[in-house]
Amino acid sequence: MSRVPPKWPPVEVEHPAPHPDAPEQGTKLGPHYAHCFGCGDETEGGLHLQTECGHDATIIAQFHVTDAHQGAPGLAHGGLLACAFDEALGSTVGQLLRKPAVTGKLETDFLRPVPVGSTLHIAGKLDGVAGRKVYASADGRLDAPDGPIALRARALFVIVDFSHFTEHGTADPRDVHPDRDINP
Ligand SMILES: CCCCC/C=C\C/C=C\C/C=C\C/C=C\CCCC(=O)SCCNC(=O)CCNC(=O)[C@H](O)C(C)(C)COP(=O)(O)OP(=O)(O)OC[C@H]1O[C@@H](n2cnc3c(N)ncnc32)[C@H](O)[C@@H]1OP(=O)(O)O
Repeated sequence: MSRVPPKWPPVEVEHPAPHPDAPEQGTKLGPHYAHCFGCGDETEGGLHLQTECGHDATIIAQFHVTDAHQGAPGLAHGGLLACAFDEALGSTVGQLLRKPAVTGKLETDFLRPVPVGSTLHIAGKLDGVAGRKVYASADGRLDAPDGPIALRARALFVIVDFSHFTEHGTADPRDVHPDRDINP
């Protein structure tokens, strides 16, 4: 099987300049929603991703793999690893562009097994914008920011109105305000 990835981004894109209000390098980013499975601090068994702003318009996320995240004995579940990338890439898009967006497509290459007890260092970046479509990608390295790459992911996010979360979910319209730092 060829591992040559298809053209990325798949369409002509504009260079995505970070929003002037995007957080500065080194800023620690708390959960965007306390009950988010990816980053929330009120989700028992969640991924509890810790994110911060990296250099050169990147978002850095750390995912510590515990027994709760196993697929095979002692190894992380692939779907949860994909979830960690969804979260890290969603944060990359939301934090750098300061617009609410949802995942339209997520592709993940699993290159190495990820053992329980390891920490995945995920670095997400914006690759291009075409209208409401935002393309982003990330590498996940084992146990150090310069460790071996265990996963790679590419995603399409689609910018949505805040009403997406009130009409389709249970977000309270009173909490959904453009001045608030939320992506429910
Ligand atoms: C101060 C302001 C602050 C603002 C907020 C700021 C910050 C927030 C901060 C941080 C956020 C932090 C973290 C976020 C963390 C995690 C993120 C997790 C995200 C998720 O986990 S979220 C759940 C899973 N996600 C869904 O639940 C989506 C379900 N889905 C839909 O809701 C619709 O499907 C939707 C909306 C995607 C599109 O629907 P729609 O009707 O609006 O638009 P449409 O269909 O026209 O698509 C528009 C263009 O995208 C192309 N397109 C769409 N999908 C495609 C695909 N799969 N492949 C190829 N192209 C695709 C079309 O082809 C078209 O392209 P074109 O424009 O070229 O025609």
